[in-house]
Amino acid sequence: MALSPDSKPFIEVRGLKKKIGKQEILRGVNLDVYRGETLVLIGPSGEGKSVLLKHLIGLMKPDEGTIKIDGTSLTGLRERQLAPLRKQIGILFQNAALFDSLTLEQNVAFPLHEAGVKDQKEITDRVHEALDVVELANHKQKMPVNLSGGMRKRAGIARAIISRPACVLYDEPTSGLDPIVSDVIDQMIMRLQKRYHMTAIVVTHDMKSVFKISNRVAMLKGGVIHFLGTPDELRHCPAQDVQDFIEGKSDIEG
Ligand SMILES: Nc1ncnc2c1ncn2[C@@H]1O[C@H](COP(=O)(O)OP(=O)(O)OP(=O)(O)O)[C@@H](O)[C@H]1O
Repeated sequence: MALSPDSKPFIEVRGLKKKIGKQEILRGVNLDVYRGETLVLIGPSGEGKSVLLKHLIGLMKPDEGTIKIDGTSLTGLRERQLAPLRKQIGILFQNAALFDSLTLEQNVAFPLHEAGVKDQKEITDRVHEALDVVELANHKQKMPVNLSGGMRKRAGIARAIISRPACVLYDEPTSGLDPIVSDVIDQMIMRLQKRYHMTAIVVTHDMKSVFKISNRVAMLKGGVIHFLGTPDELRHCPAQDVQDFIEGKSDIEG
């Protein structure tokens, strides 16, 4: 996907700093994400990838720095003012976060009820469309407990896209899944990009996914974006720590 150098970023993060307790997690993150691109966020465990995602939907507030979504700054917005911006961004949490007491269909419809959609036909049609995209339309009456790990992730994706957001944030969408099911999830992320020109940020440790789905890759390390570039630039990045990371080499001597 060609990025036009003069196109405005959909998400713009500048100088983002965040401390949790005494720990400085984010130390000045700068990042632009453009409409229609899939940006994969990698980096060592505990470096703040999930914390960064939470800032993008206003679930966490920066200590310093700014975040703009489609040109609107999140700084100082109240819960009510955040709602329309949140509608533009869907999120798939690490555990898919389904409600155990609701059927798959009811889980996927939930954001529409929250958004005040009343028209039952519209709800039914949109749930069907979202479940169709993730190939779960035949399972809509199932309870979450009766879904496999991969089906739960796909259900989470259906729920993340039901409000037709411009952008979806995926927090480790393939973790704990076998390689075949992981490939199905990757295909779905790519299908959403193609079909709806959806912008995506995908946090993953799965290097195969990184090279399959990304237009650009950002590596968060030391509280900053330590590497940013195309998958090809990542492959040829001269920094030893970046190469060690993608090859899964630890710096502990064996
Ligand atoms: N609500 C919280 N309260 C206290 N500490 C937190 C909270 N959320 C995150 N942290 C801490 O912030 C740091 C970054 O966590 P985060 O989950 O963002 O890392 P990550 O890069 O996504 O890791 P992983 O790849 O293992 O999922 C960790 O040290 C974590 O313990």
